[in-house]
Amino acid sequence: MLFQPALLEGAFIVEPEPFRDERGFFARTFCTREFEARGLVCNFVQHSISSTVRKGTVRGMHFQTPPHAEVKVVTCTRGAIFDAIVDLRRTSPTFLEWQGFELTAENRKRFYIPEGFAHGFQSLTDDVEVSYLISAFYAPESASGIRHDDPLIGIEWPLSVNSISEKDRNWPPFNASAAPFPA
Ligand SMILES: Cc1cn([C@H]2C[C@H](O)[C@@H](COP(=O)(O)OP(=O)(O)O[C@H]3O[C@@H](C)C(=O)[C@@H](O)[C@H]3O)O2)c(=O)[nH]c1=O
Repeated sequence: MLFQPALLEGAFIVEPEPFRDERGFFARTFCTREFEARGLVCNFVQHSISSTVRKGTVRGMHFQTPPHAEVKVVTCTRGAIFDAIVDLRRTSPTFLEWQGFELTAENRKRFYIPEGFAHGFQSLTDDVEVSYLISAFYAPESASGIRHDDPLIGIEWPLSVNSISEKDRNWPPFNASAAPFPA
């Protein structure tokens, strides 16, 4: 597996390294030994998927506040997405910066997102499926978010946004002085 550090410290793009033969290939997509060797979290307690019907849809930007903060490993198993994170760690040199990557069913890249980040994506095709490994149980009372178009962050989404949930449309402007990370 290949681990490419993202600009925002602690996040990685993880790529499988296929062993190819005439039948196709075999590749590891997750390995506790390789994750632990880089100090990455391995104790995932949920594997979840979402399906998104229309190109241009945005989901996010989501996080769970401590003590239910989550590490996520995100991959796109059908179609393509622009996957984005925002650093919400007050003590980080990249506090409030964002970074995005294209994850597609073809490139099989995984985005390792540590605690302290908001996460969201935009579908770049119709009929998208996204898969998540998540390190904490869903805790609705700790579920929080910031607006995908918060001017404080300025995420540049590749497409105009044509579908977003009521919840995600109504996150309040992010209050940087009240950022919940570190706990
Ligand atoms: C996230 C989540 C949602 N749900 C329920 C709550 C709700 O009724 C329904 C849909 O939830 P949402 O609208 O939050 O789904 P969605 O907007 O797809 O939420 C996801 O967005 C992306 C960006 C992430 O990073 C994920 O971790 C997750 O927060 O599913 C769970 O039961 N368990 C979960 O872990």
